[in-house]
Amino acid sequence: MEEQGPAPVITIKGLNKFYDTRQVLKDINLDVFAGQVIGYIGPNGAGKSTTVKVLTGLISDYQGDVYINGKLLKDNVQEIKSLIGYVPENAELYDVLTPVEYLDFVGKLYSMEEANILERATKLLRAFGIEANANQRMDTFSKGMKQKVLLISGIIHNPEIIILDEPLSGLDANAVIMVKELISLLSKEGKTIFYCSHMMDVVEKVSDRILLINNGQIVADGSFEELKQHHGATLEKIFARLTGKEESSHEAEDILQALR
Ligand SMILES: Nc1ncnc2c1ncn2[C@@H]1O[C@H](COP(=O)(O)OP(=O)(O)OP(=O)(O)O)[C@@H](O)[C@H]1O
Repeated sequence: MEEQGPAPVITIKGLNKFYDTRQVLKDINLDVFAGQVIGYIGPNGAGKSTTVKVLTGLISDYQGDVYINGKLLKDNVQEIKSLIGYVPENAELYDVLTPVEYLDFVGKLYSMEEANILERATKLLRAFGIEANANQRMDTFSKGMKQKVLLISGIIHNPEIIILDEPLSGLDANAVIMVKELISLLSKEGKTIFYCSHMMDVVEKVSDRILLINNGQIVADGSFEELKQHHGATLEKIFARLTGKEESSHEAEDILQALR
């Protein structure tokens, strides 16, 4: 009998998405396996956030099928949402709350027990170095401090799949290192990470598989080593080549000319 490989954690089949008449995702097909760290990259407007919103159940008017742990997302949205931790791009926190109040609110949305929420929130706030601000209103927080609370809110329920949309924006260099380490430790524990970013150096280091989307289509899929063999020496170069922007220096010159 032929040996069966592990079942994918995420399967996307024939995904198409239109906003009005404009198609922004074009026939996306994908299998993602447990423990993989997927770096999802692409130019502004390529369709990264839209893909992520489909995966997290925030968008449901798409064509095609998405399965999480073998279950059809459309028919099991509530159950599947508890398996996923999502840190959106540009999220709004309820910043009149303190981190402890906010995390308590989020934990309850995931049906966590009160004592468990508080214990985890305390540990995570300490790990992210903001325990001293645990009971301070977040409208006094810097961008990076808010981003840390958002990251904590995405993992507090210990989800199997963690979807991060540009999670490093506003974080200082130490916090970036910490999040990179965290991603690799979580994947070693078998968590699946789906990570959208424009920070090529970080994606290059943390991802074991990189997906490049351009104009709604996946145009490259492989490890950094594999992409390097076919398309260029650095992820920046690979990105530029496959998205048709190798001449970006001219754009900067054009802008300068326009100012003259
Ligand atoms: N709610 C919406 N209504 C109409 N069009 C939308 C909507 N959200 C996104 N779009 C369009 O869909 C396309 C894909 O957007 P998306 O936000 O998925 O891109 P992205 O790859 O995440 O971009 P970025 O890197 O800038 O965050 C863009 O052209 C965008 O203008």
